[in-house]
Amino acid sequence: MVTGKLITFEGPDGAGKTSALQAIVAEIQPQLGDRLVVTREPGGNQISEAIRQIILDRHNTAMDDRTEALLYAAARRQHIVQKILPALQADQLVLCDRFIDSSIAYQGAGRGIGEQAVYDMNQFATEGLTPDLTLYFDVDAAVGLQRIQTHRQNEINRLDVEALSFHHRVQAAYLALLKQHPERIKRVDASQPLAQVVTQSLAIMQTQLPQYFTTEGKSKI
Ligand SMILES: Nc1ncnc2c1ncn2[C@@H]1O[C@H](COP(=O)(O)OP(=O)(O)OP(=O)(O)O)[C@@H](O)[C@H]1O
Ligand SMILES: Cc1cn([C@H]2C[C@H](O)[C@@H](COP(=O)(O)O)O2)c(=O)[nH]c1=O
Repeated sequence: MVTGKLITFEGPDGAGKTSALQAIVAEIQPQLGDRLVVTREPGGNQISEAIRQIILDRHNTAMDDRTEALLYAAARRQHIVQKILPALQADQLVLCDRFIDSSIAYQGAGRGIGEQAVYDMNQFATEGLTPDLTLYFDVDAAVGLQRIQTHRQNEINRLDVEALSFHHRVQAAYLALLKQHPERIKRVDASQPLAQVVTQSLAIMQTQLPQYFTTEGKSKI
């Protein structure tokens, strides 16, 4: 039986998801302890991290768009089976940096494969597993890329170097998902300073999953 909850962090490159996630974990880890699982996509286990290396390697310029979509889905499948599902079955709270919405936005819209086609293909990988809550870190694609250029030059990957038009298609697809799934996907204003982004994210988590938090935003467990 699945009793745990899955929260995913989504947004354009450089939106600040990883920075916010780290700060959120520092805030809630003391109370949640072993009940908190923090992970990322593509990755989260040895096989999926190996697939990540292949996908993000800037030398792999010959990679076909559908091959890329399939590799993300394969990494996701292994991640779900090996890490996410066992954690949810053990009643843990899973925080995941990116999930299926990234595939819909990047491969579906960015690459132009089609959002529905990528969603359908991912159903084979996820068997319908859907996040309980998704935080969408909303920042203009150009601002996100500028942050990466300025602060993270050594970690620029094969997707980061795509044209701005690619990243604008990704952003537009995310905004469409936000409209389509208002009950699941909640907007965080990621143009704010990081401390405010973290405060807003914690407030949303507290409202949407109150069972994990006291009224002060601290975890109950
Ligand atoms: N709110 C913010 N304001 C300004 N800069 C920020 C903010 N949040 C993060 N940054 C900086 O922007 C850069 C990208 O942040 P981060 O790696 O957290 O983004 P990300 O959304 O995880 O990106 P990616 O998806 O590409 O990995 C980092 O150098 C980080 O220090
Ligand atoms: C899960 C997933 C990710 N991507 C892209 C988004 C990013 O550009 C990279 C991952 O790098 P990060 O620094 O860990 O954010 O991969 C994608 O295109 N499709 C996906 O399903």
